[in-house]
Amino acid sequence: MDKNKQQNNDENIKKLTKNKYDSKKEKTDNSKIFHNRSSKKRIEKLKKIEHSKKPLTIKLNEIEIIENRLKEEAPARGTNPLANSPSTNATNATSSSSQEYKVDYPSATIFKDLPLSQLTQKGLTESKFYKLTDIQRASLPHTLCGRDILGAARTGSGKTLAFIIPVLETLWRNRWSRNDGIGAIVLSPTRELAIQIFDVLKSVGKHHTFSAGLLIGGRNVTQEKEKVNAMNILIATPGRLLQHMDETYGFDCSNLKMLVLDEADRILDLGFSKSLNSILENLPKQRQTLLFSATQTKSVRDLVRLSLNEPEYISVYEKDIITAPQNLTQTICIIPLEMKLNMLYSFVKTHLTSKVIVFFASCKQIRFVYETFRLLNPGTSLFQLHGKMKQWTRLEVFEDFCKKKAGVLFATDIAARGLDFPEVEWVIQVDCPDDIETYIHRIGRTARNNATGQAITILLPSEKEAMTALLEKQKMKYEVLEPNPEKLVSIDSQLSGFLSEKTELKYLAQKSFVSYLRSVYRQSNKEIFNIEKLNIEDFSKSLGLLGKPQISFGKSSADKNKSFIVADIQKKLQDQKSKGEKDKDSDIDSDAELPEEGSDGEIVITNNKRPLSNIEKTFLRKNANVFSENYQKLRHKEDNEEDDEDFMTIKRKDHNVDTSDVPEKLSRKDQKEKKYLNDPNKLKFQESTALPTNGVLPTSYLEKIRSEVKQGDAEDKILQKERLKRRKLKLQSKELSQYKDGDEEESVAYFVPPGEDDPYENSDDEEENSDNSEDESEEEEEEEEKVKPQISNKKRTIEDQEELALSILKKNRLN
Ligand SMILES: Nc1ncnc2c1ncn2[C@@H]1O[C@H](COP(=O)(O)OP(=O)(O)OP(=O)(O)O)[C@@H](O)[C@H]1O
Repeated sequence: MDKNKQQNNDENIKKLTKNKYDSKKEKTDNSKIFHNRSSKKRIEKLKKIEHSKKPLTIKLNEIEIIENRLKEEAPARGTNPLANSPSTNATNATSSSSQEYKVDYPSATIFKDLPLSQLTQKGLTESKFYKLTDIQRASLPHTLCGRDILGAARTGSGKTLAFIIPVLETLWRNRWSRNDGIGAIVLSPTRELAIQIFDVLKSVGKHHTFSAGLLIGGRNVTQEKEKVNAMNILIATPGRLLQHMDETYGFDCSNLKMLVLDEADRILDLGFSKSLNSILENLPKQRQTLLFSATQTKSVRDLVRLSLNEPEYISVYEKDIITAPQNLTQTICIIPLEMKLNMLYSFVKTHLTSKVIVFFASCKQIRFVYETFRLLNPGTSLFQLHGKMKQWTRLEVFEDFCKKKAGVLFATDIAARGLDFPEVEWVIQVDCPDDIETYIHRIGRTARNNATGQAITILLPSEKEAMTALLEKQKMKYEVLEPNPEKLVSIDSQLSGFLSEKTELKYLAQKSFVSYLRSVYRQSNKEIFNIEKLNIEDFSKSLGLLGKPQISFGKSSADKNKSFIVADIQKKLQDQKSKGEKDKDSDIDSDAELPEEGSDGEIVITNNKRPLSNIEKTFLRKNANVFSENYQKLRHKEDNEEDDEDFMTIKRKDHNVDTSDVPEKLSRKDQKEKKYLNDPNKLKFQESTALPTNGVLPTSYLEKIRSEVKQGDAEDKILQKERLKRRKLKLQSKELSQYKDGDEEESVAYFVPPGEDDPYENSDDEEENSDNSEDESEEEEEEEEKVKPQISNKKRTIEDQEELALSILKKNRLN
């Protein structure tokens, strides 16, 4: 019967093709059939559709065969398929479909031996995935037959495919169509990781007909709301998914078949546990859940209890030991704090053709190092990636660095987990990782997927003992190096040169200094992180900062002794203040730290010279016109940004500066009044104007008044016109920015435009629509490319003061 159908179809196609070229009259008819898009291309498409209709029954058979295999060969519960040897489990003739494969699927080592749809197999082959990795071998046999799992594997071992394949297969076997709504949700801790998962899904699932959406913060939520209900698979960060659950009209997950929690430990670490609980409450209990977590903390175990049903525990680690990639060489470098930047610069200079990721403890350190290294121009591409960057910029950097063959990426731990940068040869940890998990995640950015890689971890002498003990506990193999500081390229003097020339850089250096100390102070493992053992003075100099800052802890500390120190220091400060007032104007560019207003700081940095107040500096600074305005904006922004972290601030020793001799700043209203009163051209009503005694005003006086009024009117008209013009422009630019914001990248993927190659739906109309939408989206993308820089520029100048400082630096670089 199928054969006949196929024959008819072929004949139809032949007829149509013939008609199109043979007769004018018939051509008109054809164009009706082809919705006015008759062309050779169209006919080819039709042929394709007819071809795809062919396997409809085959597909139904295919599902049946696969379901039989999944049932018959299912691995025993509680077993780890990794233990199976492929040869011993060769299928015998008893299996109903034994001719089509060589081994039972729990013993499969290549994708071809797994009971997967042809569509997935094709996607895998085209994406060049042939052999299963360990975590895939261990987990896929359980997940494919519908079991919940808790998966643990070392970083870079291929967890993404281990859950993307079951997602695609489950929906396919359920004959999922667009009308069935959301069938699977993958939750990821970070936006970058979500994007990466989305990419793998698009690549491996490209022959399926599901729609998939990326729901992550920093994108246009209104646009997402319009499309989210038409999605089958959602890749989301928890916050954004919950937002849709709360706000999107008609958002419905009641059909959900599968939930994946990737990097569950990280999701919890990032404070998403409440969101996660709310999400779980909104999902149907009858579903399959796959949970992947590199570490098995108590909160992960709680989550497992809450969300998994009879899970299989899949681990490809040695018991309780998290391992590093096999082909990774690990080196520990012991070096004093003040030599870190010299060491890093020396490394960069000697590895210009390598691809390197450098980890720092905080965003502010990265901003400083990135900017100063760019000025030093080492001869390789430099990148920065941290949480204080706009989402858009982060994505651009992520993509750019992925494409590079060589370059250095300065990153915080935002890049440590899950992100798959290809071909990274070196990982340098400039600041000691928080714990062993972070260490493993960071070094896991290199030597991925059996490639070779090198990791250098810089430790301070005070950090060495406790950190190496942790490494040994995890059976890490490493070498210890103690480089000779004399042999390193010194950049200290260049840095102080830059800082004296560029006030913005000095500001970044100060921020970098404080944020590093803050990061050390905040660590709970005091055996490794001991702020009192740091040579603060030399560290400050190594960043190019002059002067002799002192450091101590503040009032909010629980430690009474520390409070005592503060009291002591405050007394000293008072003394210094009275001394300092005598030589107030001596040196405005001394290394007295730029004052930070606000909370009771716990780090107090003092200077022998009396520093000047903010207002004083603003008036006395040589480059006041350049810096003061931007610095104020920057500070204002950062003060807001860091409300929660302001437990440590740089505070001037003479905090209560007497500003009586500083010109008072007039309020806006006062300024206006003053300007008005001093304007000779303005018409003023003077109450004291004496009237002539006879009550009649002289004509000359009246004329004078009239002409002044006329002139005033004309001026007012011009002013009013200008005001209106400005308002109009403002409105227009607001509208434009809204339009541009709404024009963000589409976070939707139709693997195959619905209807085109869909074995279940082959309506011509749908195909037509999908074609158009494809074209449109291409156009939109092009259009978007054009507006991208405008969007970011606008944001940088108006919203993002932080970027402003960097753009000033960039501008300075060009000059
Ligand atoms: N079966 C496979 N064959 C070849 N390459 C694979 C296979 N599975 C995954 N990979 C590749 O291995 C790399 C790491 O995969 P993936 O990002 O999924 O690892 P991961 O375990 O999720 O790592 P992380 O813990 O860092 O997130 C990727 O480049 C991926 O394309």
